[in-house]
Amino acid sequence: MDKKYILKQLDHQLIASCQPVDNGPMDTPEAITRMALACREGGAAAVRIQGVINVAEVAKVLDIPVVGIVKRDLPDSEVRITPFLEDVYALAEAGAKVIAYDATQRKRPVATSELVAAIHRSGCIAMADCATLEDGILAAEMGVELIGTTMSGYTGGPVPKEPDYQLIRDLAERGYQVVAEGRFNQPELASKAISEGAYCVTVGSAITRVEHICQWFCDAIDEASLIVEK
Ligand SMILES: CC(=O)N[C@H](C=O)[C@@H](O)[C@H](O)[C@H](O)COP(=O)(O)O
Repeated sequence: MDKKYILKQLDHQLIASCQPVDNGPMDTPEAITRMALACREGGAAAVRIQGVINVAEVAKVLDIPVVGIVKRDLPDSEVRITPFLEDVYALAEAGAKVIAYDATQRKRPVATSELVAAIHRSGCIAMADCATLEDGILAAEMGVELIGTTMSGYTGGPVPKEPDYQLIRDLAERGYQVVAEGRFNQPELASKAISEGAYCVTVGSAITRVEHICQWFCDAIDEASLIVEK
């Protein structure tokens, strides 16, 4: 599969992020593989998978591209998504076609330019998980093919409820292939992302984090109960 073909496959499509709640009941390679297969059945054009073992398991059985990441908790950096060159090489070896990395300009162990070069050397497409327009511009200047809004709202302060449509618009205006990602918890929010210029949309929690979805319903019911009981 060449890069152009893979990028074309993502054009105005859904990427399903299959990242269960850490250490929860669904956090096994088998459950993640089944989620990925189910998402494919539902029409997802690609899946986003965390962890080298999970990527290898999913890539073995799935005929759509895998966006691979490795998440790490580092002692001296807030950067979590694919911080090391070894992560890039291991993801490529495991079968990821796209490799996403944290593209924020925070203190980090390896420069983003080195990560991008390693992703491209491995024959993969790079995806920059950005928080700001500046992150996106920097990544695009490095030749990164997919510019994601993934980190918007997650680099300090309270996490907003809504997705960041302004960032989608700002990035799309520059002609970038924008992956709208982060808090697209309803189909209408995802379709608005496309209307605002996104190339494709990644949805995670609302599709594959059962605990979160369940909690949303429980909270809504609790709220209604308080009103009814008044
Ligand atoms: C900020 C960060 O670390 N985001 C992570 C990136 O892989 C995941 O935890 C998110 O689930 C993913 O981006 C999809 O977003 P949402 O689950 O909101 O649909």
